[in-house]
Amino acid sequence: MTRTIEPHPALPVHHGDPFGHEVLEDPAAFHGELREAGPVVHLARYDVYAMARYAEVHAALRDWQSFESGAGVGLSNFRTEPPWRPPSLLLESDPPRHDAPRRVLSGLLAPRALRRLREQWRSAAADLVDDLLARGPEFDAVPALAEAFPLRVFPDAVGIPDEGRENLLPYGEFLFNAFGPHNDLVAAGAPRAGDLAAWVNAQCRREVLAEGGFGAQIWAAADRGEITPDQAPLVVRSLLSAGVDTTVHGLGAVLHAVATFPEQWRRLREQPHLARVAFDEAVRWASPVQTFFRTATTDVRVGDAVVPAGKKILMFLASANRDPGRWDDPAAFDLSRDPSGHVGFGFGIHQCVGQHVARLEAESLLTALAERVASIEVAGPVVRHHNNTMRALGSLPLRVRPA
Ligand code: HEM
Ligand SMILES: CCOc1cccc(C(=O)O)c1
Repeated sequence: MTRTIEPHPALPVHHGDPFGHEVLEDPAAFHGELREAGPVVHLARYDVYAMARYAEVHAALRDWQSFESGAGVGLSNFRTEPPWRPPSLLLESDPPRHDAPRRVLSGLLAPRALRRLREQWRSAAADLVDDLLARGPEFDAVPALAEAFPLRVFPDAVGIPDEGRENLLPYGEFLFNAFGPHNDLVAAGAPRAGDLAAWVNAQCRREVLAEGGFGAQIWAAADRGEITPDQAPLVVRSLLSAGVDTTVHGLGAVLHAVATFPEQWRRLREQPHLARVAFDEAVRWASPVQTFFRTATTDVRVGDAVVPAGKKILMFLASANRDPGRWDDPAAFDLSRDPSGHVGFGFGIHQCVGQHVARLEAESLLTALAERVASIEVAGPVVRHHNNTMRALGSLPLRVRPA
């Protein structure tokens, strides 16, 4: 007998669409309405439960037993709808299945494991910035830097062949749209999804992965019995799925931030060691990954309301990162702030396993720019690019004055 659970009477209801273009263009007002409405709000349009305050988002991220990932971290519930691709062994798994793949990637992507890449990535960033500045002081930073730098260093670090790398961005674009509802954004990407997924899967095979890359190291972990040979290609797929579009939009965010707050760029040039803080503050300020879902494993009490078992919870990471109950002057990009505790990389057992890769990419690019550029300013309209999950820029025209 199926129980028809009506939303709890203590639960406020919102009828807006977090995946509609109005909110995707500028989500701040919608986030404010959700934070003010209560600790959890029923989004009637999708029959899901929204958390937009820092305290509840942080608590839900910690409590993986009540708020599981194994039914998918998008709107679709894997228990009732077949996933469009085999579920991730990290993102879309809970312990114990999550444990070994996570342990393998944590080791490969730890700061000490990335030291071997520092010099190479620093020099790649310097070359990219030198070539760009040689062409003049005005450019669109999205293709010229935010997209160009990750694509210059990360596919090589994974060890995939050169052929077809142009598929990485559109694959990620579709993947992050697919965490949302089947709206126009998903429909636009659907025709190519099968081919893009097939290309990505082919890059995860042992025989195509270059020796010494992250991909080959994952297969070596399978040889050591740390994961099974069946799991190895899926763990490689996690890198190709999560490791490109995220850093593109993370770099776009930090470049947008320093151009919008020029006094922070001056501070970064005076104190280059602030490059890492600048990136984390930009991840808090912009939240390149805006939202993720969880699924209630029981009737879960939140405040004086109850989220029924089996229902999806939409965690607004971006709203938590700008919650005035947690952050002073949250809309300011401020390098004197300590951004630690932000949930832009998530929190708890699923906290971003690639965060150190992202930080190294950002530190490499920001250091190269800080050494060569005295000032950065926005030189034209900043155009947003809408995606169901990511905060992204379509165009960021900048003008720089060389140091
Ligand atoms: C600015 C860049 C990035 C941002 C904002 C970001 C954000 C996130 C967030 C919010 C989560 C948590 C998901 C959840 O709780 O359901 C996550 C998990 C993950 N990220 Fe990142 N990420 C970034 C870069 C990367 C990179 C470069 C890689 C790979 C090298 C990566 C690989 C992953 C993987 C595999 C997971 C799943 C971890 C698990 O479930 O145990 N991410 N990321
Ligand atoms: C950035 C959040 O982490 C992700 C995103 C998309 C796919 C995966 C995966 O593990 O396949 C992980």
